[in-house]
Amino acid sequence: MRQDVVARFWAFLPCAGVGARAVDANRPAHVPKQYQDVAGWPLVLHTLAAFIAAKPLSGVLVGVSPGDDFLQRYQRPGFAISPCGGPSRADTVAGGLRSLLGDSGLGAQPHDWVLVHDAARCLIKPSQIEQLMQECAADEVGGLLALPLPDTLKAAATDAHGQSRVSSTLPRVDKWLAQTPQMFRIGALLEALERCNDVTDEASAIEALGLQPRLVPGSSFNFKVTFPDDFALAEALLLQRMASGDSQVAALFE
Ligand SMILES: Nc1ccn([C@@H]2O[C@H](COP(=O)(O)OP(=O)(O)OP(=O)(O)O)[C@@H](O)[C@H]2O)c(=O)n1
Ligand SMILES: C[C@](O)(CO)[C@H](O)COP(=O)(O)O
Repeated sequence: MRQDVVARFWAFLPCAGVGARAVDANRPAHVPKQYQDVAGWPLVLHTLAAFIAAKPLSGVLVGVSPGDDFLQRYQRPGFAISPCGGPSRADTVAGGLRSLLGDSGLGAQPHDWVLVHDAARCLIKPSQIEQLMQECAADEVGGLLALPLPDTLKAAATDAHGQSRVSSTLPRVDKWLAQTPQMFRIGALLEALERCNDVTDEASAIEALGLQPRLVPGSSFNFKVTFPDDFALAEALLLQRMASGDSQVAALFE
């Protein structure tokens, strides 16, 4: 791998999920969560705005499902779209990395860094993206934003009546909650995902190679919109940021 050449930084946002766990009676089930309105804008535009504002990213690629043209109307310099969505998040990410290196035309190289970030984590701030780049750029492996586990951790089993019951309490002292962005060399991450595709985040694929990604403390505000209640919390926080001028979304997409 050509690590002697100055590496650039790219972002890839997997945006091809259906958001099944976010559906309830108050929301249109046919609109994936990343396109639902949050604080006046489709959720993913808040995420994109933070990445477009982050320095020194060379470009942002968004991976959508084949045939999904939702984002076309928001095309701006600084981001490109790839129809690389696959059946799982790991498939979408692997397709996005191939696109970054090839048909996106962005000209990324295998030794460049990629920051993979869930489209559904719309509270990420440019400063947190920049902090991850600063802390991991000199690291041999790469790393991810994560949070030390704040609560007591229970393992569950289902009883004879179908109820969940505690089967044990696990030590939490060494446990962290993985967030995104997760930052690795593009070539190394693609190779890792091609070897090990049954993973729910990029770090797991890198770990399967025997490597130890760096854990960089993130923020509890950087949660993933997953369940119906998460929309209200994300909206309240984003409205507060927009009112205090701490959001780029309107300036970029109006
Ligand atoms: N095949 C998939 C599945 C997920 N994602 C993206 O990966 C991110 C994190 O995934 P998650 O929160 O699990 O999203 P969904 O898969 O849409 O949610 P659910 O599991 O509730 O359906 C989201 O931005 C989602 O759009 C993707 O690009 N391709
Ligand atoms: C990548 C991730 O957000 C880290 O916490 C998470 O693993 C995504 O999982 P999901 O199953 O796609 O929600």
